[in-house]
Amino acid sequence: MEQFYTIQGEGYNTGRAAYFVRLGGCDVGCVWCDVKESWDMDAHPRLALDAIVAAATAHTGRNVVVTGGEPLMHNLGPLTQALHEAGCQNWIETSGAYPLSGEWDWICVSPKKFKAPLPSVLAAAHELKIVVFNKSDFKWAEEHAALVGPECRLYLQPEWSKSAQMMPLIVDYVKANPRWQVSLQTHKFLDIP
Ligand SMILES: C[S@@+](CC[C@H](N)C(=O)[O-])C[C@H]1O[C@@H](n2cnc3c(N)ncnc32)[C@H](O)[C@@H]1O
Ligand SMILES: Nc1nc2[nH]cc(C(=O)O)c2c(=O)[nH]1
Ligand code: SF4
Ligand SMILES: [Mg+2]
Repeated sequence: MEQFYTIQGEGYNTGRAAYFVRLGGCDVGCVWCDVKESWDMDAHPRLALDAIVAAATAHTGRNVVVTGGEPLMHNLGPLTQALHEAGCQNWIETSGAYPLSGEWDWICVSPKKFKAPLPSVLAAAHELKIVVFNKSDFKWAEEHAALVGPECRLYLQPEWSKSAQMMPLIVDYVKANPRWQVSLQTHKFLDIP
């Protein structure tokens, strides 16, 4: 759907330069999704693998974030293999609703109530990033934290439009439950892609 070189705004790798490859197609249906224009897979042009890899490596940085849409609706083996051969570090942003494909150096799973994540994807996560839209999401966060591995980092990220209401609750929760960390969508504050 789009590609851009920017700063990873969210989660563990916040602040690091990364080339974003946003793939079209998602049927998870989050009511608050901030890229609804990505949902229709057929609404976006198909690019050749070589062209994506060439664009991703036309910068000094070598971190590539594959996102969407829901990137795991595609077989990501060939793309990630080619990115690795070109010397890239491959990071993914996924809801976990589809089976894992591809070669990954960092897996961020952000599970959704609208379509449950697969246990196999949760087990492979380096980072669990829960979007907090209302109070019930804390209990839901703990239910998913029980399904990730012991080394997985745990993040609570306010849903953008509910940030003013949810942020005080998130702060209290992280103070009481310090294995969780706050994640903010810093690129939106910075007004960068
Ligand atoms: C647009 S999604 C694309 C990747 C994948 N479909 C997913 O949901 O993880 C990228 C990240 O943005 C988060 N996100 C989407 N809309 C958001 C919103 N309104 N507020 C906060 N985070 C949001 C998602 O939870 C996910 O972690
Ligand atoms: N800067 C920046 N960081 C991000 N981290 C995850 C994003 C996404 O939409 O997947 C995203 C994004 O869209 N922009
Ligand atoms: S899974 Fe990701 S891309 Fe799909 S609707 Fe939810 S936030 Fe948007
Ligand atoms: Mg985004």
